Amino acid sequence: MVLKIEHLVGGYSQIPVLKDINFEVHEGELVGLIGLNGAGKSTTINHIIGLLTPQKGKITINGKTVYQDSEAYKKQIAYIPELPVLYPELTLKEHINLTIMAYHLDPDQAWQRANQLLKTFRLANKLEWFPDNFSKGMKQKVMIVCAFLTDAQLYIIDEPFLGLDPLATDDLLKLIKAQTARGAAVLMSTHVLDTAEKYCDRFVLLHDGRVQTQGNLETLQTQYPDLGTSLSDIYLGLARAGEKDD
Ligand SMILES: Nc1ncnc2c1ncn2[C@@H]1O[C@H](COP(=O)(O)OP(=O)(O)OP(=O)(O)O)[C@@H](O)[C@H]1O
Repeated sequence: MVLKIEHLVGGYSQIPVLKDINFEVHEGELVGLIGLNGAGKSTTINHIIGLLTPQKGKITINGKTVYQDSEAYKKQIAYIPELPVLYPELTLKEHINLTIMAYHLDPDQAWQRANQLLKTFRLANKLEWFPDNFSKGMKQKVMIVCAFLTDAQLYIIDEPFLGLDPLATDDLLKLIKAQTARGAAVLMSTHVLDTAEKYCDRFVLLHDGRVQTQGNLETLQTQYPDLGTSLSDIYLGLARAGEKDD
């Protein structure tokens, strides 16, 4: 198992946003993290990447917590945030070199991979440009190129589809598939439920800082036989029921 979250209570202040979160992402799996706005998806991700400290509970990647060896823990993760984080003073080429240095990659091999990725995402002629001036989707592609340069064990992708054109979305899904095929684990938060249904192996549905349910589509269909058969139907049924309870 790559990622294990046990009894996580956490958030930004003393009042927890996350209340006893438990789930796992195994080798070779793509798991969809699904939930309404404010459900706690990004907060969960911020805990996994070590930006937030749990108030209670434990997060391990391949059995290690961030507190045992912060650098080794973080090197196992490649993270694509919802909003691209770029350095205004660095060119695209410099962003790639920075990733190579941060992950201690072999520069020749990494540049070979980078050139393929740049071609796929139609950025090959923009190496000397400053990504800070790119369009929203192009900035996201820079984050994707840098993340997929690494040999991470765990990819965390926060809402990737909203800024990407259909071609780039398809290319990203192919990249994710290639990574799970080599045994990497992928956790992806998304609101695009038809794509999630088609590509994810399992789903973790968050509601109000708790795991409302989790499992593959078949498990969810069996658990909620009255809500419909698609992920979208089941999720909408649960979300509306959750709203009434609040
Ligand atoms: N930096 C922050 N400081 C304090 N509270 C925050 C902060 N970021 C998020 N929150 C709160 O944490 C809760 C969960 O937010 P989070 O961003 O994790 O939701 P989300 O599921 O990712 O939503 P979305 O689908 O809108 O991205 C919300 O109530 C939000 O107001």
